[in-house]
Amino acid sequence: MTTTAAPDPEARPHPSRETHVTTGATVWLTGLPSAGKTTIAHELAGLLRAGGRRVEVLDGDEIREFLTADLGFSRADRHTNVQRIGFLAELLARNGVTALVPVIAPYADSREAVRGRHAAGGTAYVEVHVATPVEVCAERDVKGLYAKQAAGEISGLTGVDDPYEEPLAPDLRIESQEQSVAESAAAVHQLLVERGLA
Ligand SMILES: Nc1ncnc2c1ncn2[C@@H]1O[C@H](COP(=O)(O)OS(=O)(=O)O)[C@@H](OP(=O)(O)O)[C@H]1O
Ligand SMILES: Nc1ncnc2c1ncn2[C@@H]1O[C@H](COP(=O)(O)OP(=O)(O)O)[C@@H](O)[C@H]1O
Repeated sequence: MTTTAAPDPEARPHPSRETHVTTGATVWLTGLPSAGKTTIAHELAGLLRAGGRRVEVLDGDEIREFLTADLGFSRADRHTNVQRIGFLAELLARNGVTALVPVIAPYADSREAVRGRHAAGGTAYVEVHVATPVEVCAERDVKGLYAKQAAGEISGLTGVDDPYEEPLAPDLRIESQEQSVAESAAAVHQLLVERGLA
C-alpha cells in the first residue's frame, strides 16, 4: 500500500502568492514650473526600467485631471494635492514600485508631512530639488505660464507671485541650467544606486 503525503501548502506557493524582494521608493522632484521636474522624471524612469525596476511617474498635470480635479492653486488646495499624491506614492513605493513625483509642492510643511508618512511606513523617500533659477524657468516657459502671468492673464504663479519655499536640506539639488537632461537624470540615478534603491 502506498501513502501519499499531503501537499505542503507552504512548499511551493501559488504564483499569486509569490513575493519578490524589491525595494520601492518615492522620489519627489520639487521645483518651479519649467524647472525640469517632468523631463528628469521620464529620463530617470528609463534608466530605472532598464535596470529592471517597476516605475510609475505621477505627473502633476495628469494627477490634477483625475485624482485632484476638484483642487485649485490656493495654499490649502496645493497642500491637499500634495498629500493625496504623497499617499498614492507611498502605497506604490511600499509595494516595490519606484514612484517618481514631478510635482511643485511649494510648501515645506506639505513636503515634510509626506516625508513623515513615508517614515512612519518604513518606506524610502528621496527629495530632489530641481533648483533651476526662476529667470531660466521663465525663459524656458514650457507651458507659457510665465508669459501669461507677465501679461496679467493669470496670477498666483509659483515663484513669481506665489510662494515657493526652497527645501533647506534636500537629498539632492539639481542645477539643471548647468547640465544636460541626461546628466541630471544620471545624478538622481546615482543617488538611488548609492542608497540601494536602483
Ligand atoms: N498658478 C500656478 N502655479 C503653478 N503651476 C500652475 C499654476 N497654474 C497652472 N499650473 C500648472 O499646474 C502644474 C502644477 O501643479 P502641481 O500639482 O505640480 O502643483 S502644486 O504642487 O499643487 O503646487 C504646473 O506644472 P509644471 O509646469 O509641470 O510644474 C503648471 O503647469
Ligand atoms: N538638465 C535639464 N534637466 C531637465 N530639463 C532640462 C534640462 N536642461 C534643459 N531642460 C529643458 O527644460 C524644460 C523643462 O520642462 P519640464 O520638464 O516640463 O519642467 P517642469 O516639469 O519642472 O515644469 C524642458 O524643455 C527640458 O528639455
